[in-house]
Amino acid sequence: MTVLVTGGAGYIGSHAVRKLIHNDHRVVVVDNLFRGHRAAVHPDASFVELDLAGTDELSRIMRENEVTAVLHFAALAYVGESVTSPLQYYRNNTAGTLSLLEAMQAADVHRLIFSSTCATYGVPEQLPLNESTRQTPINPYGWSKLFVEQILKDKAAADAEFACIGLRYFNVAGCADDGSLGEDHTPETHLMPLLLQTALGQRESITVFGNDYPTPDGTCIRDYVHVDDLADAHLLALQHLQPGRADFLNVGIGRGHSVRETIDAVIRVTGREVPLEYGARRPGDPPELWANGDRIRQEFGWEPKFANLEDNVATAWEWFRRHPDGYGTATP
Ligand SMILES: NC(=O)c1ccc[n+]([C@@H]2O[C@H](COP(=O)([O-])OP(=O)(O)OC[C@H]3O[C@@H](n4cnc5c(N)ncnc54)[C@H](O)[C@@H]3O)[C@@H](O)[C@H]2O)c1
Ligand SMILES: O=c1ccn([C@@H]2O[C@H](COP(=O)(O)OP(=O)(O)O[C@H]3O[C@H](CO)[C@H](O)[C@H](O)[C@H]3O)[C@@H](O)[C@H]2O)c(=O)[nH]1
Repeated sequence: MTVLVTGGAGYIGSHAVRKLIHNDHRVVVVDNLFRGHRAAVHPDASFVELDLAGTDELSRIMRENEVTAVLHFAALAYVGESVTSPLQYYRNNTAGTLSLLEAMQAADVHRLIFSSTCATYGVPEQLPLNESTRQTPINPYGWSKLFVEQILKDKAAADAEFACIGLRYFNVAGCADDGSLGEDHTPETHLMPLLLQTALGQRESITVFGNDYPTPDGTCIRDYVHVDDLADAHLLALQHLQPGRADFLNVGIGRGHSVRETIDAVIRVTGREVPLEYGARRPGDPPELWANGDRIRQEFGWEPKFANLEDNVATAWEWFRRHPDGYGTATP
């Protein structure tokens, strides 16, 4: 298969590219490098620096490379930023995906795996979240992805050849198990990398956003899925596409950990101090999100290898320790 990977220079996309290459697929990465790194792209993949808005160029790349499927990771993905810059999120994530779909149509490419998110659920009515839990996002990031889900359903209803699976990731964490790839965002807003940078002494302390939530220790609860397990889910999804259908599946380990528990796991794995202070709640944060992941297990046979939070943290610690400046430098 020749797979076009949008956002393949980013955190999750680069891990998926590596898996695709290891499974003998040809890969073309398209990324505008706004938040990605050229150094994160596997050397055996082709790379084109391009924005999703370039419909005609995208279509030409698909035709020239005889692309058979698209993995679509490219998006802006910070909840807080989406609250302050909503138009940027709708333009990039929603309109950007429309452009990609038009390019696929023009190039006769019908197979798509889309990166959706548990942020489409908002504050859930029930836990764990299953795929039919009502989706009412509480921030523009979640809406920008939910609008795309609707577009994909409408496209599949209108086009008997179009085959799509949207994976609703929970919180993605960890780094490649061989230390070859990591997580390097500027700015960094995600809990796990911030904790590891604090353990390294690069940050003075971590601010816990709220300890007055209705959870056992008052801090938010999330479901941390390992990036390599998530990459496996994409390869399985490619094998389960069905023409005329757009299906949506949760990808999480099915267990929640509070921010406080996550900090403790980082302290245990690193053996370092992680000074913390409690701050205000962050706008757009639901108190508790964790998955019912039965469908992906039953339908794809997907099983996470990193169901234990400390094992997950250990892979990330390995990369952060060896790459204190991210993709900028490496120490042996
Ligand atoms: N990280 C998570 O916990 C998480 C959870 C749920 C869903 N997701 C989704 O997974 C996908 C990947 O997330 P990530 O954490 O790897 O983010 P990331 O920022 O590391 O990667 C996104 C990549 O897309 C590129 N990009 C963004 N907009 C683009 C555009 N218009 N044209 C071309 N390239 C563009 C960026 O340069 C970057 O390399 C996103 O769609 C995100 O919404 C992430
Ligand atoms: O400095 C920090 C950073 C985060 N947090 C807390 O840690 C938890 C995790 O926060 P992240 O920013 O790491 O991730 P989110 O929970 O905001 O994840 C959301 O954004 C992701 C993309 O960035 C995914 O789309 C995911 O599905 C969506 O729920 C949240 O409770 C947050 O309040 C802190 O307490 N302090």
